[in-house]
Amino acid sequence: MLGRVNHIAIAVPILEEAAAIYRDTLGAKVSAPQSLPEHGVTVVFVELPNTKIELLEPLDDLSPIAAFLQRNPAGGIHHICYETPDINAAAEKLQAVGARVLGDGTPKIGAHGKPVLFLHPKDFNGTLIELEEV
Ligand SMILES: CC[C@H](C(=O)O)C(=O)SCCNC(=O)CCNC(=O)[C@H](O)C(C)(C)COP(=O)(O)OP(=O)(O)OC[C@H]1O[C@@H](n2cnc3c(N)ncnc32)[C@H](O)[C@@H]1OP(=O)(O)O
Ligand SMILES: [Co+2]
Repeated sequence: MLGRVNHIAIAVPILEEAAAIYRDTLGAKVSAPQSLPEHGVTVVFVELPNTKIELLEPLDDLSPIAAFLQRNPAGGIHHICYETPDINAAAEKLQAVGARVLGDGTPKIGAHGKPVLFLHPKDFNGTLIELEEV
């Protein structure tokens, strides 16, 4: 079911400040911001040799990451995204063993234009997991 780590996401209060740390202090290549209204966030990707860091800022108070940032005002690691070859088969298999697929259980299109799903953190050692079909 699981392929490569596609990205590790960090929720941040101010995206431009966080992007500048990775670009200027850490010398990394950082993409331009992408607003994703259907996901309630604006994101940038930090390109690394073996994976990416996704920096996430809430679009508004209704964002799914708003409560996370209220709990963690300075920001923090938000989710891990694993690649999977067949996201619907993965969802079916996970639901069959009682794992919670968030939302209505059908994949949405993520920041890379690929289908994504999220799995409840309480079912995976307190870690929010995103699956991206690649
Ligand atoms: C898809 C576009 C882009 C991409 O990569 O392509 C993205 O990644 S967009 C990312 C933003 N979208 C999402 O995160 C969608 C999925 N997330 C959610 O639906 C919510 O964030 C949810 C349900 C995971 C958490 O909702 P909320 O923060 O409102 O809190 P709850 O009270 O419902 O939380 C229940 C329980 O889980 C703990 N929690 C919450 N978030 C996380 C987290 N990121 N990591 C670990 N644990 C988390 C929270 O503390 C609660 O625990 P409790 O012990 O009951 O207090
Ligand atoms: Co993500």
